[in-house]
Parts: sequence; C-alpha cells; structure tokens
Amino acid sequence: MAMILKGKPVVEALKEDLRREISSIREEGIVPTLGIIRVGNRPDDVAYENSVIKNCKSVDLHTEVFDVGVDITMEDFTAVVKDVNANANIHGILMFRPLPSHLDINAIKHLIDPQKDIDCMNPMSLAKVFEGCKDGFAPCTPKAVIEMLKFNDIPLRGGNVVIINSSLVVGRPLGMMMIDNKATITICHSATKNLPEVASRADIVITAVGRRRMFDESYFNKDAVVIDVGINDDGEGGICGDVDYHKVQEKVKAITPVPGGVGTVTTAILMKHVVEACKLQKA
Ligand SMILES: Nc1nc2c(c(=O)[nH]1)N[C@@H](CN(C=O)c1ccc(C(=O)N[C@@H](CCC(=O)O)C(=O)O)cc1)CN2
Repeated sequence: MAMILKGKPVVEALKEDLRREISSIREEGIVPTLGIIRVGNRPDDVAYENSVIKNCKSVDLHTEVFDVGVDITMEDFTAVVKDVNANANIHGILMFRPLPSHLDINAIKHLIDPQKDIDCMNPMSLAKVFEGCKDGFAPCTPKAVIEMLKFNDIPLRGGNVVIINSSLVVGRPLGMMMIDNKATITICHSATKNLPEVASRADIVITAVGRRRMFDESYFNKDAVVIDVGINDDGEGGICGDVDYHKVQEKVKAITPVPGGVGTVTTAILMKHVVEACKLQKA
C-alpha cells in the first residue's frame, strides 16, 4: 500500500506559520493585502477567486478584488493594472489568466512589479528562478511540489526525477528547483520517446499533462514517488489527476491524490508569497 501524500497537513503547517507572521505584521499597523484583478465573470475565474478569498480569510490575509468588464479596452486595462501596481496598500497581485484575446498579455505582464509579482507573471520573476536568485517569486505550482516533497521528507539529493511537462509555468522552473536541490532531472514532452520506460526509471515522477488518468502502472517502478499536478474534469462532475490513481496507488511507494493533493498546497504558497512580498515592501 502506497503512502498517500495529502495536501492537508502541508497546508495546515503553512497556514500556521502564516497566521503567526500576519498577526505580527498587523501589530505594526500594516494590513498584508492580496490584490486580485479579474476581467469579466468567467466561472473558472470566479470559482478560483472564491477559493483564494476563503483561504486568505482563514489566515487573516486581506484581499481586494479589482474586477473590470470583459469589454475593457487595452488602454483602460493598462491604467487599472498600473494603478493596482502603484497602490502601496496592495502587496501582491494575482491576475486571472487567460485574458480576453484583445488584451495583450505580453505587454501587461511587464507592468507588474517583480516585488508584487506573487504569481510569477513578469518574465523578470521567471528569470530570477533560472538565475538561482532567491529574492523573486517563483511560480506557485512547482514550489508546491517541492514543499510537498520536503514536508514528507522525500530525499531529492542525487535522486532521479522525471518531470512530464516542459512549460515555463511548471516543468522548466520545477527542473531548476530540482537542480538547486541536487536532483538529476529529465524533462519530458510530447516528442519524448518511450515515456513509460523513461518514467519507470525514476525515483520521483511529476505528471502535469492535463490528460485525465493517462498514467497507469506501466509508467512507474514499485519504489517511485508519484506527484500528480494534473487537474482534469473527471467526466462525472468532479476532478481527477493525470494518474490513474486507483490502478497505481497499490504499485508505488508514495502518491498524491487529486483532489486533495498538490493543488491545495498551490494556494497556500500563493498566500506565503503575499506575506513575503509585504515583508519586502515594508523593509
Ligand atoms: N481561471 C483560472 N483558473 C485557475 C487559475 C487561473 O489563473 N485562472 N490558476 C490555477 C492555480 N492552480 C494551479 O495552477 C491551482 C490552484 C488551486 C487548486 C486547488 O485548490 N485544487 C483543489 C480543489 C480543486 C477543486 O475542487 O475545484 C484540489 O486539487 O484538491 C488547483 C490548482 C487554478 N485555476
């Protein structure tokens, strides 16, 4: 029977630290605040926003929502983002993506000050991850993966890690973080040959392809630690991961569930970033 690596204990530990830190910042008369920028009312944006706000409330982290109509012009939206960015009472900015196609994300992302860029939108933030510079904010999902592994005392040093995702949001920054932890990495993508063979040589496999239950037991060895980053519609009104959890859980050393795994830790990392941003800005 595999060890089930649940997100809840990791989230609770992170939240306990956050409550303490937020309370001490508030004693100085500063209210750590996350600014959320939303264009329109897409149901997935609103659902994620509600979940973020609920989580922030649970640690006494203030949120402020800046919602604009879906027909906002690029000029007006640029002004909104600049205003939020310049607002000294907002310490971190979360902007829902994708934006409507008439808003140029490649121009907008540069407007967010790296000191407030808690969701790693500005390429400067990503560059810091690749440079090994510790004062920027890395994307939350790869940080959640590392947090999950460390919390569960899973050794990274010298381990063979296969990452099945090569995006700038997950696979590549996660690869850099693994190298920082002295792991040996293989980053796989759609042209990788014989994926089951490559994955089944790994000590740790991270799946993030966005395909419902794609990975069965043929992808993993019996001592593998499987971290499932996929969030997919399960076809029955719920969500499921990229890994066929029921087939795999008996056959590996450890596995994360979906829901209740890495996804939950992602939001806790986002809140941690806001508090770090607040401390940076008040220094
Ligand atoms: N429209 C948008 N939706 C989402 C965004 C976004 O920017 N725009 N960001 C992601 C962040 N994320 C992964 O990258 C993520 C955050 C939180 C969770 C999560 O809490 N998952 C839970 C429960 C999910 C559920 O029941 O709906 C879990 O896995 O147990 C997942 C992913 C989110 N969406």
